[in-house]
Amino acid sequence: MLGGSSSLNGGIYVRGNRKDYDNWAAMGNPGWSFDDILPLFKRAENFFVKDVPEGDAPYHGTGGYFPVSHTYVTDVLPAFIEAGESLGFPYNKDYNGASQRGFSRVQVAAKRGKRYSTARAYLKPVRHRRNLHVLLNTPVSRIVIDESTKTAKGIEYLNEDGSRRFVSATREVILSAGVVASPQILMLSGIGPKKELEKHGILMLSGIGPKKELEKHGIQPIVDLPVGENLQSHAGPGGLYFSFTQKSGLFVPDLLTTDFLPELENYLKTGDGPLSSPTGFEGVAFVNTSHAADPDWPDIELLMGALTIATDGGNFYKRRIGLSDEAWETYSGLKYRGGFGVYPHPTRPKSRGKILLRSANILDHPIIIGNYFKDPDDVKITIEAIRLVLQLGEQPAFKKLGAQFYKQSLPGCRHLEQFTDEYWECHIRQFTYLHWHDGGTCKMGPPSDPGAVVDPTLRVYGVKQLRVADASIMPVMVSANCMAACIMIGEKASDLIKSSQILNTTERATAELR
Ligand SMILES: Cc1cc2nc3c(=O)[nH]c(=O)nc-3n(C[C@H](O)[C@H](O)[C@H](O)COP(=O)(O)OP(=O)(O)OC[C@H]3O[C@@H](n4cnc5c(N)ncnc54)[C@H](O)[C@@H]3O)c2cc1C
Repeated sequence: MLGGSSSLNGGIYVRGNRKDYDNWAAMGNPGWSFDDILPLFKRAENFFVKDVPEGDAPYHGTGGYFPVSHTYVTDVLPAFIEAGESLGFPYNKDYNGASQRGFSRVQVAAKRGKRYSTARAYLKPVRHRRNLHVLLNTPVSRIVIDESTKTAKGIEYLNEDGSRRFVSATREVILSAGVVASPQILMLSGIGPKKELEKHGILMLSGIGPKKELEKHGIQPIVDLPVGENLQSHAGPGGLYFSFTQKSGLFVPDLLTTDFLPELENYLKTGDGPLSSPTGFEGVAFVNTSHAADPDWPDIELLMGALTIATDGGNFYKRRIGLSDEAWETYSGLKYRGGFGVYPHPTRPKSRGKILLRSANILDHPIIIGNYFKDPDDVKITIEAIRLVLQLGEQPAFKKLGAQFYKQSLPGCRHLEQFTDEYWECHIRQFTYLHWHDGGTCKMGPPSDPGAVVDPTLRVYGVKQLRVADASIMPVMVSANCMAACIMIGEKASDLIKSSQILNTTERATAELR
């Protein structure tokens, strides 16, 4: 899909914490500290949010391709912020400004209520350039690498008729297929953990072959790198819902009848109203649990949606998150009722998963081993976050709306006493809500880092003319929904590519003069 996940995601724009990037730099990645990358965030951004405090203004840009604005919110947002305040958390008008901490209204990748993907923001304005060619529905099957020089020569792709075609690269190949497919493509090109490649009989240059064939030719993978390791994901519990006694929040049933028509007209005229809402997500909070080591680097994020899983009667949301009929039935008491949900997750989970090849065929989806909540610390932090969510719902601001926590136990946890730590651990594992924020599978790091796949200029170790630029390079996940960081990584990659071209041209010119 053009624009990748940014074309179908929730559109919530969060850059992350300054310390995320300072940590990347401290891990041996010069050029990636917050002070280094802030100009890139500013360059990318066209910031339309009006009421940011003066102190936050220097953190924003207005000349970039990517619009960021506030969209429609309901009466649930002020209650969320007030409830946070009554528990002692600050109201933060701009979590993308000087400080990330506190309770906030979400900023959205949108302009006048119309969502923006990276394709709309970056590709559309330059689509007529003669040096830009985009092939749709065209999977890249591998990067073609010259065996003797270990240089990326181009890519091979599958044509619509199933034939394989080759495109040569004059300068470099840039791989941006995301956290799952970038490692898959690298592995299929002979770059990855030796064992994994041998298992699938992946040959170096001639493409794909059985293990016997590999052994017969005594062929080793081109480069033995920990590709696909270090998978990190924002996982937390779903199912923390509160019902309202009155009609509050994003009341989806109204949008399913002809009452919807005035809203449609309003949206078309003003870009405002419920149709501009990023799937009901209105509030976000970055807060510390008792396990947080640094008060300025929150260890949990709470996302607040002004509807429940069943407000839409099970028509959309249930399918979107792939809930079984049995689990969904647990929430049938919330069908067509107003309410809200809070989704907590650890910002920098310690658990690590991996991506493995299913086969040597690009069309076979790779295996994702999530290992969510494998590290007990992730469970502890999440349980504390759940208790905070329950406290939030008890605050006067929510009680005024008649908020009631929906107490049904999940089918797989009914043998446990409700709301004990054991119960919540079971709930987390039964109803794991993935936020689709993943990173880390082509880790960036210095040469001394045995887990690194790319260097701090995003070049793949051991191969010339090949870089990776997407969420997979994050050495540690950002404490944020990842789209903004991915856009910044794209901006950084463009600077790195341009500066190396300038360097090459200067070197060539100097050589010619000699
Ligand atoms: C449902 C959902 C909701 C989300 N909500 C939010 C949110 O609200 N806010 C936020 O900040 N983040 C959100 N995210 C996360 C965010 O969108 C991603 O982290 C980010 O877009 C990742 O960018 P990327 O460039 O690494 O990869 P992707 O966006 O995944 O792009 C990879 C691209 O590579 C293409 N590709 C893959 N394999 C091949 C191949 N073999 N050949 C050719 N092309 C290939 C894909 O089609 C895709 O276009 C969400 C993600 C999802 C899926």
